[in-house]
Amino acid sequence: MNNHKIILTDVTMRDGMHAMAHQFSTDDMAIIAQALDEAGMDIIEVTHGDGLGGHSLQYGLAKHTDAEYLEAVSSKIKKAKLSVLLIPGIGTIHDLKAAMKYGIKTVRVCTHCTEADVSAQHIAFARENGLDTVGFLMMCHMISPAELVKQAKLMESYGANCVYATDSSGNLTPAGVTARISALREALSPAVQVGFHAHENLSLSVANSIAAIEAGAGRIDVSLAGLGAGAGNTPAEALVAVCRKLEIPVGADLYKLADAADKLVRPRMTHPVQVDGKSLMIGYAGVYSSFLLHAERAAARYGVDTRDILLELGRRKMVGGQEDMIIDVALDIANHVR
Ligand SMILES: C[C@H](O)CC(=O)C(=O)O
Ligand SMILES: [Mn+2]
Repeated sequence: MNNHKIILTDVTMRDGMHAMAHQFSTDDMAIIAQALDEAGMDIIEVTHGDGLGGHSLQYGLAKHTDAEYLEAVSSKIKKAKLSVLLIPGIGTIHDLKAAMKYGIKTVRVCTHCTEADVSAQHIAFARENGLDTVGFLMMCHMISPAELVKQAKLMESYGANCVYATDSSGNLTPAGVTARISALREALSPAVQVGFHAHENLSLSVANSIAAIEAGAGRIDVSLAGLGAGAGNTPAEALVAVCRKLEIPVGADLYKLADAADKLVRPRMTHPVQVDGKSLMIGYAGVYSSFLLHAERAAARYGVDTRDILLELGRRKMVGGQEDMIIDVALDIANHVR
């Protein structure tokens, strides 16, 4: 484990947007961003849940545009770095240039774990333009540590100064996290940081984040009250409390995070973000966490069980970007054609 301060990236207003069906208002974001900044959060990510350009029928319509969200939070952030997520193909370099007008300092270029090659231009552009440039390899439980290393090396070669193992479905156990993070830490240049993004679907987000830190991760994603897709992300306030117990250096203030989680985020939740029968199936079957609300809607529409849809999506190895397949699966189940 390194003794450097762990950099925390808050995703309440990005991954949390999935859980809110992308309906945070600009006022909600401004208030939460200010509280996070005052609590000493290192990096604050905003946008649609699927990143820049995510606002669409396929991924869900947001209440406001990316530009409106960025404008609302940028004046509230004094110390933290403002970050956006960009999935090449959903967002474009043009979208990134537009976001840069709002003073973003970090971009996380996000691909499925076997498709790092589609991030070459976006990562190179971000790095050339002086951004803290992070490669974000989603659904990393689907490939071995050695395969993940190959993809991470590609992102490093394009210019990423940090590469994340992203457990999008919350399917990994601590041993799986340790194997992936230590393989990345060993293979990447010491100048390139390793990060980890967890989901709570198997109730392991804090344990997995600690395993990642112990294996050499220097950046960890968190969210207030765990707000995020599926059963949510690593709760910021819980991770900071555990880090304090373990004497792992983190910058953020425990009371301020806990107050923001309790007073600002929980009251805004439209449903409890928790490990229940459905989100548990996501982790268990290895399904993309942001499929949860889409699957619930399809289940209600076609009169089938959400859990059956999720298990079938896992069996078919559907990944982010294949949201339209959720309807196909629901119809197949309804018509008994599985
Ligand atoms: C676009 C996704 O929501 C990115 C992410 O947070 C994940 O894969 O997990
Ligand atoms: Mn996520």
